[in-house]
Amino acid sequence: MRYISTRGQAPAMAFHEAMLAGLASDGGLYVPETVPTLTEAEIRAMAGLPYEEIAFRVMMPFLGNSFTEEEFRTDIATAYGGFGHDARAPLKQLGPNHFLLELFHGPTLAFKDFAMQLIGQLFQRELTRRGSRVTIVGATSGDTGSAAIEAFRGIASVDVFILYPHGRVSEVQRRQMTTPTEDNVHALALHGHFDDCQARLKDMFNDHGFRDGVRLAGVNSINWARVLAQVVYYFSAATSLGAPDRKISFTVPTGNFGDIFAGYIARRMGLPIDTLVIATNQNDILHRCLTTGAYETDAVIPSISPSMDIQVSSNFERLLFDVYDRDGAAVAQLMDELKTKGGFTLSQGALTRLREGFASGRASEDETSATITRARDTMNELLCPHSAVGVHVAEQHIEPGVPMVTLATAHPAKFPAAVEAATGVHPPLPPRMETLYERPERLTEVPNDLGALQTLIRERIDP
Ligand SMILES: Cc1ncc(COP(=O)(O)O)c(C=O)c1O
Ligand SMILES: N[C@@H](CCOP(=O)(O)O)C(=O)O
Repeated sequence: MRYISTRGQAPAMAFHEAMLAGLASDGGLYVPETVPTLTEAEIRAMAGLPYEEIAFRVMMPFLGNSFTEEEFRTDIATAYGGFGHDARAPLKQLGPNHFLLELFHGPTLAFKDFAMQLIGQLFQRELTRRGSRVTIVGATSGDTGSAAIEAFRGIASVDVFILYPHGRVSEVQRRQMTTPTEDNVHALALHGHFDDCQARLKDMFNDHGFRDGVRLAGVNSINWARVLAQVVYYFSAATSLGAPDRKISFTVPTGNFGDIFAGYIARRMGLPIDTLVIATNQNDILHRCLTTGAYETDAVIPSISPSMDIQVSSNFERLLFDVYDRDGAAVAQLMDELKTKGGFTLSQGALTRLREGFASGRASEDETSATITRARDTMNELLCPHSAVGVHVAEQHIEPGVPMVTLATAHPAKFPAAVEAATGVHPPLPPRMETLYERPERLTEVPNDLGALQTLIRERIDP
């Protein structure tokens, strides 16, 4: 099993190498050379199995010889052992044909824990084997950062630097990043928005001297291992609703396109997913792109679903690679236009292929709030604003006979202000996080400046 870059110029790599590399050296993203498939019988046999067993069966074919079966089983067990729900990703029925997939029972209360807890184990195993260390730099609009810090804090072979947009994450998200006391954790509040954080991170990867000098690694969903771990819950949800003997649709609150791309991979593996619905907030570049064929960046508008306040949706590049028949040069050209002109227009063929597998919708701020209120009043469900964006859009795409699963990507207690404003209910944090508001915070404000960031990182890892 080899991984190739979406821009066609970087060397192919094994799973563990692509995992440690993060971004490919040509600026592209790693994808599997071929996607392994599962038979109907193999998929059917997953129904009712423990989440960890499904995780093993779905992911192992992607690993090649990078880890043994025994090592991988051990790491899966450790990763999900600390989740606050036995099912790990339970399904709840919201309506006659509509289900909510709760992905917020991990340690930091968002879907990111599914991948981050696992790659924390895999990084540790691989770095111990090599006797080396890495500097992880991550960009976050709030949830990736807290999940990464939770997964890597205190690990001797790793320093973890998280860039988050100053003043644009919720207080719970910020405190999850700024209150850990371990010396290897560095929360950096960048003066800018999430796209700036992500752009500076990519700049660091594309500066090969810096990259090699600090042994840079990335745990954003530019890292293939992140996407892979998110494929699993599409299988667990779909098989519990009758797949492969019936089709299932999914609606995914979307920003960086990692989570929904995982659903796309599940479909390519053989899971009968009917429609994958991209749900955006008012930062709706993906919805506009599907509607018009033009991918055009705009100013990021702060919303009540801040983790989706994203314009440059990094994993979209992985899908472009496929809809452009895996032509790395074509993708490199589009990415160049994005950088120099702020956008590009899809060819008619690419747009047609895109629309074959995906639908899209957007929720305004008012629609998001109204959905939180209505879910509380009529479905007895407290939704976080991101999940509410999903539910609002899903309701417009439910078709008779095809169950719709909306991904609930975060716990309502991570966004108490929006939830309380819509429902009058203050969602409490789970007991293990009760002292979050009392713990001292540790953060460094940083400018949106590559050189300054690189200097700070070098000084911190080599004082
Ligand atoms: C709570 C929440 N929902 C949805 C998203 C969007 O997911 P993705 O970036 O994988 O599209 C994010 C951020 O990634 C998030 O933190
Ligand atoms: N919404 C994300 C943004 C980063 O996404 P990633 O999946 O690429 O890591 C966040 O919460 O940080």
